Amino acid sequence: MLVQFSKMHGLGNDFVVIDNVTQNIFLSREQISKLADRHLGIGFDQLLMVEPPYDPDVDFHYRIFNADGSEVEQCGNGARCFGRFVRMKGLTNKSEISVSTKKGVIQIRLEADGQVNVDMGAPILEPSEIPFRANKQEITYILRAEEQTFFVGAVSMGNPHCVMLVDDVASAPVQETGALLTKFERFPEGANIGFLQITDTNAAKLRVFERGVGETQACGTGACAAAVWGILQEKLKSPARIELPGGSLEISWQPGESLWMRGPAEHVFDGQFSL
Ligand SMILES: N[C@@H](CCC[C@H](N)C(=O)O)C(=O)O
Repeated sequence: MLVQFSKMHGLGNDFVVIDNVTQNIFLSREQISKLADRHLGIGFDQLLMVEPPYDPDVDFHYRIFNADGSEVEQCGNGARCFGRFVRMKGLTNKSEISVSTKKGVIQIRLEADGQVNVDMGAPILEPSEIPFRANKQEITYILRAEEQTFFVGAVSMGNPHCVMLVDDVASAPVQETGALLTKFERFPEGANIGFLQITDTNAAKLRVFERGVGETQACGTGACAAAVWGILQEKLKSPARIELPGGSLEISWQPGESLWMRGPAEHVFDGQFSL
């Protein structure tokens, strides 16, 4: 059987996108991780499955799988590529698209200048809902792991994020600390680990060690979580420009409201693989 796919990326965070509205594809965890292999497969950070809506109030359902084959709740760069994909493939002619994910509904707005703006919903700060083990909700938590102490924010954008401030993102120990904390026991479902350097009241640099992948060129939900934590600490103001290794995202958020993430989504090529 041949599976049709598109290769896309959002700021270098790359995806294989499969239309499961007109195809009927099931991939096991092992098949996904093989396809994600950059030497033996197609290579991607996440696999995105475009599915018909389960709910009449939304246009599509969206499933997201990390390179290790684990299914996740949310993906910011993926959401922008998802919006561009469904328009490009003629699955919709709308420019405002409502999509359910494993954790909630997002609204994708395709803008005339080619940028994609996504209403990612309100960030989740209640520890048990992130999920994060803590006695009470705080802006900054102290984590102790392998005799090291970290001062971190814990934020869910549907998926769990742990963010810490660094003086210089270029020399931050992203691999070592990312690998140490991504499966840290206080995040029972794991976490994406962000390293944030605030450079101005409206600007910051960020690198993210993603759960189930490792460091990526960009993490959309990571940028959202980092902006939220920076704003809560009154170190950043909305709209904030978050500069990732692959490029920048604009994040707009006021406490108590929905968060908007704006940035590009690129189509690279179409292809097919056999199952
Ligand atoms: N790259 C993504 C996030 C993908 C999921 C993440 N690795 C997780 O496990 O939660 C983004 O752009 O948000």
